[in-house]
Amino acid sequence: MTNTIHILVGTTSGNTEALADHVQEILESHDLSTQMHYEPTFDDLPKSGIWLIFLATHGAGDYADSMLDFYDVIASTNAPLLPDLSYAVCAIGESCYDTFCEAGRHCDKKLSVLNATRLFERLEIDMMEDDPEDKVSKWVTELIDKLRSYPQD
Ligand SMILES: Cc1cc2nc3c(=O)[nH]c(=O)nc-3n(C[C@H](O)[C@H](O)[C@H](O)COP(=O)(O)O)c2cc1C
Repeated sequence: MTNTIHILVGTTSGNTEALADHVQEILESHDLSTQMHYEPTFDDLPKSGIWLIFLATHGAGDYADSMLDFYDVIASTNAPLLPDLSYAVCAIGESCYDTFCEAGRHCDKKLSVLNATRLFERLEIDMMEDDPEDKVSKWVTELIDKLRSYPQD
């Protein structure tokens, strides 16, 4: 068993929420403990342990609605360092946009700049071309091996 995995959901119209719920089921079926954050507020999130972030891009490369508050904090010049945090990002978008998966790419880079540890390479899901559940299932299955070796409290 590993520590609780905090699943952050950045969605506007619900696709990403369904995907994150699917991942939660996979993790729980492997006896991994999870906590969902459907509207993650930066201040209320633990700043150590593991975040798995599922983030859709909207607007013209913007974060989806449920993570706009989160964006305001991590994009600010006063964003706190996160040296005790490990994370992985699953970016959701559509390849018809020039700003394909831009929010997830931004979040992944920004957390790294804030000294958090990237646990696993970012997954990018193209909702126009990919089978999202199939792609995310493969990604999370590989991720589980990493999570199992994650240091305990
Ligand atoms: C108004 C609008 C703007 C969008 N802008 C982008 C974008 O800039 N880049 C991108 O990769 N996808 C973009 N998308 C595609 C969404 O990321 C995609 O539809 C995704 O499935 C939405 O996830 P959600 O239902 O969790 O909000 C946009 C979709 C809409 C409706």
